[in-house]
Amino acid sequence: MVGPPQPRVVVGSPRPRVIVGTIRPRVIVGSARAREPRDGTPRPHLATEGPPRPRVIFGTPRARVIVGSPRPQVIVSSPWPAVVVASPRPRAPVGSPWPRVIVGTPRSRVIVGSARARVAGADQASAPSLGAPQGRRQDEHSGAGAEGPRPGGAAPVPEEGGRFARAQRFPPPRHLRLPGTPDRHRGVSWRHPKQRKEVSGDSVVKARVMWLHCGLVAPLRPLPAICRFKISKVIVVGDLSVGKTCLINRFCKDTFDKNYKATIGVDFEMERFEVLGIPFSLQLWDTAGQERFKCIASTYYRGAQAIIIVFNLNDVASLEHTKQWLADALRENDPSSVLLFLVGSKKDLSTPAQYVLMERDALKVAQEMKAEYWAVSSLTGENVREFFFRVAALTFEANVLAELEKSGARRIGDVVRINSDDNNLYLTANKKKPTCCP
Ligand SMILES: Nc1nc2c(ncn2[C@@H]2O[C@H](COP(=O)(O)OP(=O)(O)OP(=O)(O)O)[C@@H](O)[C@H]2O)c(=O)[nH]1
Repeated sequence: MVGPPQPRVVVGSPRPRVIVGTIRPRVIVGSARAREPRDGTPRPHLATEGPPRPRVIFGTPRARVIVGSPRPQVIVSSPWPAVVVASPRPRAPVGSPWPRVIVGTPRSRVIVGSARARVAGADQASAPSLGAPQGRRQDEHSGAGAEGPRPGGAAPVPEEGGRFARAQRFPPPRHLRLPGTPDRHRGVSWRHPKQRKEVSGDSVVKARVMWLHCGLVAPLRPLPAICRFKISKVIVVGDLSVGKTCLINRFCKDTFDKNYKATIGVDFEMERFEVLGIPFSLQLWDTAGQERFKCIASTYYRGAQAIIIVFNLNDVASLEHTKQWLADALRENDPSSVLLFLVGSKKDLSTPAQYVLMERDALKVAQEMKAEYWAVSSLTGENVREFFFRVAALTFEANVLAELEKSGARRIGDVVRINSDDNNLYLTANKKKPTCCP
């Protein structure tokens, strides 16, 4: 497919251009400029004429991500040996406060600009940090319109004492000036956790603005490690057509597609939460159930904090296969630290009697796996939100505990106060009495 670089060959008469033999051969067909030669000889037929072809094609492990459609697509494996990215290239962060990670290659890319966000326990409209429901903005890929007000978004209003409201979102101005910034911000000393040098005055305001654009809080003091933005990787595995993609789509997009479209390799969704005021994201990796894509999908198993094994409640074989899926996923992860969920899908299709029987078997399997069992229906939405909120809560907790273990600050008997601005989050059981008091 990829040969040594060769000189460009222009095939055919006047206009249609076929360029072959380069590292990334490009085929451009159907150009408006292609015309019949004047002498009436038929235009040479290009190999690409005929039925429409898939846009992105290849057979190498370097899956490409096409951005420009609402959902990034990874299209792998087609006989056509070219890679054509027909949509605009993903842009660098444009400064919107909705970070979104789009991954399709080992080199992940972060695109800021996604409009999706959720808050645990609240719908979008009532989410305190989101304002009105957000639509996909033009600036997400084009960068245009970045200065326009986000629908429903308010300008940043500092709270009393000069603190900005936590996780307040607003559109990024191109310049980092805040007209009419209250005087009390001037001279405030502030240092970002990653920033070594102290800044003050105008630069403080600018720095706050920048960090607010990133969806982060600009604190007066560095936030303790456990209060910083967190992210957890969750992989979803299971037999083909058990409903993994539908499950993720029901939760992330609140949609359901009754037509089966096989996942090729992996797909990826990101869902944002705010847990106890701390921004938290779930990376949901939807893997292909088809055997032929297993080798691609399994390369994405590593580093998962939770594994969701899905089976069809109406298909006993898919339940039996869950053990194999688990074994494969655990090969790439630490079994002692990963959270396991066994999810029976398509609950709407089983009768109560069938469900009782299946549930008994499923509970047995879940017990063997030490997994938490859930039964859901992506069609009706039953239990879907509850399930993912549970996943978010448990992964968040595991994340915080891991952070504490890492910092060495946690001791048995300590009480952890998470919803605090205090630097010292640990209420040590045997506190020293102040020496000044009797
Ligand atoms: N009735 C019903 N059908 C469902 C449900 N979930 C998924 N389906 C259907 O099952 C089929 C397969 O769903 P997918 O989500 O694409 O399956 P998948 O596990 O992602 O399949 P692969 O990508 O091949 O691994 C689709 O036709 C869905 O419409 C459900 O809860 N109820």
